[in-house]
Parts: sequence; C-alpha cells; structure tokens
Amino acid sequence: MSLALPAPFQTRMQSQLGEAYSAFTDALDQPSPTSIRVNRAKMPLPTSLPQVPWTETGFYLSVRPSFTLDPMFHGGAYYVQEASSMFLEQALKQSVDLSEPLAVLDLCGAPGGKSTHIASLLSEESLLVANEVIKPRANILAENIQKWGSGNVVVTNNDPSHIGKLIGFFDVMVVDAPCSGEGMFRKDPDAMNEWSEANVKLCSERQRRILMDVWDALKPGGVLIYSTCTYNLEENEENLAWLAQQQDAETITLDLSPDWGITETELEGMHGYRFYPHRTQGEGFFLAAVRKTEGEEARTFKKSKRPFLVLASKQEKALVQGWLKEPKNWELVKHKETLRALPHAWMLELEQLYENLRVVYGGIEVAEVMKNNAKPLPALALSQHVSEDAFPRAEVDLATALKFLHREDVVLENSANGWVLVQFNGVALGWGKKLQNRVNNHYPKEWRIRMSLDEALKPENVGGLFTLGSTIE
Ligand SMILES: C[S@@+](CC[C@H](N)C(=O)[O-])C[C@H]1O[C@@H](n2cnc3c(N)ncnc32)[C@H](O)[C@@H]1O
Repeated sequence: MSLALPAPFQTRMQSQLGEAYSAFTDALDQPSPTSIRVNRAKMPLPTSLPQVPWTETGFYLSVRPSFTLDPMFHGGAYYVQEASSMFLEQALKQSVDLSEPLAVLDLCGAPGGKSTHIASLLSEESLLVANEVIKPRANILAENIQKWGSGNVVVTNNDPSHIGKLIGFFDVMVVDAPCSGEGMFRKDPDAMNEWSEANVKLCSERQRRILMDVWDALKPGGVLIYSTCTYNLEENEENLAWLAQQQDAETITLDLSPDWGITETELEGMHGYRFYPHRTQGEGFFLAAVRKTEGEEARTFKKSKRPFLVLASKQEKALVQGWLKEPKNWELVKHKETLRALPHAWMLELEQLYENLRVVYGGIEVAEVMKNNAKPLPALALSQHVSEDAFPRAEVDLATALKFLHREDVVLENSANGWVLVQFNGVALGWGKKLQNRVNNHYPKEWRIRMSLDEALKPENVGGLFTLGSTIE
C-alpha cells in the first residue's frame, strides 16, 4: 500500500471491513476515477462514454484531461463531479415527486456539485436555495450556478441557524455536511494530514449542530438527505440514529441494483448507503434519507408593506423585452443598475429570503440598465432561459473560444454590429460586442482562464485538446 494511512484510521477500517480490508487498501492504490455530469439543457448525452450507473447524466472518462482547456466546461455544459456523490439522484428520485413544485435547500452547497445536480433534477416550477456559509466559497457556488444556467436558484451565504428560522419552508433539504474526508484520501492525500480521532469527534459534533440548527426549516412530511464523504460511524449512522432520537424522523429506504456495489447499513432502524472504492467506481461516500413525520407547519407569507424586491418599471422591462424565453414565468426586479429575473411563482417566498438571508445571487442577472440602455450580463449569456433569437450567435473554433475565455481580442466573422453571443459547439460562452472593425470582449475578468495558452494553442497541440463535444457521435 503506497498511501501512508494514519494508524488509528487503519485499525478502524479493519474492524469495519474485516476480510475486505485488503481489497479496500488495494483500491486506494488505484487512480481515482474521473467522472463528469452532463447538463442536458446545454448538450446531448455522450454516446461513447461509460455511464455512472446510478445517474442518467453521469459518465466516466478514461483519463483526466485539462478541463480548463475545454470551452464547454466554462459554458456549463458539464460539471466535473465525483461519481459516488451523484447517488443523490437516486435518493431524490425515490423519496420525492420531482414533478411537483418543490422548495429545496442545499445547505452546504459550495462548490456546487450537488446544487447543479439538484437544479437539473427539479421541475422548472421548483425553487432551489443553494447555501454556503463561507463567503468566498459562496461566490464560487454563485459562479457555478450561473454557468449551469438554471434560473430558479437563489445562492445564499448564511449560517445554518439563520436558515433554521424559515420555519417549515422547505419540502426537501440536502445536508452534504463538512466531514473528516476519509473517503477522499486517495483523491486528496492532504486530507490525511488533517485526520485525527479528535477531528472525527469534532466533525460529528458539528454535523449534529448543523442538523439541529436547520431542522425546523423542513416541512412536516419533508425529506432530509444527509451525506458525507467519510467512513466512520460517528459522522454517519450514529448521527442519523441520534437525529431520530432527537426529532420526529423516520428512515427512507432506497432500492438498489445489486450491480451498483453499494453497501446498505442499518443502525437503530435508520438505513444508510455506503460507497467503498473496492466495490464501486468512485470515492468513499455515505448517504441517508429521512422523512420528518411531525413539526411546525410553514408560516403563511403575507405581502410585505414595503417590499424588499423592487419591480422593474415598464420602461426598464421594455429594454430587455424578448431576451428571455417564456417571459411570463419571470418577474423582473431592479437593484441598483441590475435587472434580475426571478421565478414569478415564488415571489412571496423570495421576498422572505431576500429580507432574511444574505443572498449573493438569485434568478438570472439579465442586464445592467443605464439611462435608456441595457447591457446584457454574463449570466444571461449562460442561462438556459435566454431567448434563442434575441441575439445573433457566433460559433467559433476551439482556439478562438479559448482566446475569448482568456479575454483576448477575437475576430467574429460575418456578425452584425452589436451584442453577439459567442458559442462553441452550440454552447454559449459569453458576450462580445461587435463594433465597426473590432470586437470588445465582455467575458468577466473573474471567470477568465488565467493560465497561459501559448503551449496549448501551438498548431501541433491544439488538435489534441480534449472537448466533451467529441464524445457525441
Ligand atoms: C462536503 S462540502 C460540500 C460540497 C458540495 N455539496 C458539492 O457537492 O459541491 C461541505 C461544505 O460545508 C461548508 N461548511 C463548513 N462548515 C460549515 C458549517 N458549520 N455549517 C454549514 N456548512 C459548513 C464548507 O464550507 C463546504 O463548502
């Protein structure tokens, strides 16, 4: 075994796995599988890649390419995500009716693997609150949400205790808790340096606190999905058993295909699902789902006398008319110079969220409005809801797409003057503004590719670059 696993961790795993322990350590010596999850709203499913069996849109890659050099990655056409954690899809599909309009919370959301996955599984009539307590990480989450392009998501930056005050607000809550990360040792050996028995205890206590802090925000009858990427019982089964002692929670069992290699566990009647790298093609993971059987009903929301969200004026709306598909689904609100589209059906709830939480991003940032001018914003370019024919599109080749993402000057042949959606393989990347003899690159500075492209763009190299588009026949 080449990974220097901490001795007490070895002892724990030996007692947990018995005879299978050597298969487990052998698996840790194998490279981590690389997997991606495709955004069906932006591209078709690959036809030439093996599928992650518990996820319709998850696929394995045989090597780990440079995703930074694939424009489709920047366009939100797929997300690079560890395969085991995509099992969330089964938990959601099997425990809730996803065709219903649901209010869903992803409490520990950054960088956004589960939030983008949930956003794709929900109906358009649902609302997702993707929260992250650490501010810089909340900003990364907001970036990934914008790139994924779903409009019915609000990104917040709050402590779980603040969210817990929204009594009975959510039909579903996902708590992908901060944990001791034992399941990530192979992928991220640094996680081993932080591992200790004391840290396991600390994580377990923190997870219990998080669960208690947020519990009241779940509706009676609602579903809580709890997950970690660690193996020990303290952070997994024991926390679920403890939750059932503290609160009115019943276990939800999930149907598994025997081919998946997932291990079902049970402690005090609470079921859990474990992923071990010697049995599944993925990293270590644990998930359990529970239903809240009793609790306080949601408070009914009254329209505030002084609304927090200010509706855009007729004139402002006119400036962006035709920019969004199905405009009747959206309410345009204005904050400073920004016009934002929020899901019309959720305005009362959104008013509550904006009033009580720190919202870092919400809906679709459509435009910046100054005087009588509307400048389309990056999130609109990447949105799944931008109207097909509101803007001319310029399809560019791989080298031009990378230069655009690097914020270099690019040439857009045959486009008319004005705002142009720059796209690669049919996936929108951002805005260019074509003037008489040049194009202004409006790709956001904070999102640009920072690495030098000199080597990648040499004629002998550019043909060999990976793009997920090439996996569709
Ligand atoms: C396992 S990660 C979440 C990964 C994310 N769900 C995904 O799929 O991309 C756990 C997250 O919990 C956040 N976190 C740390 N302490 C927390 C706390 N006390 N309450 C809530 N979240 C916390 C971390 O910043 C981290 O982003």
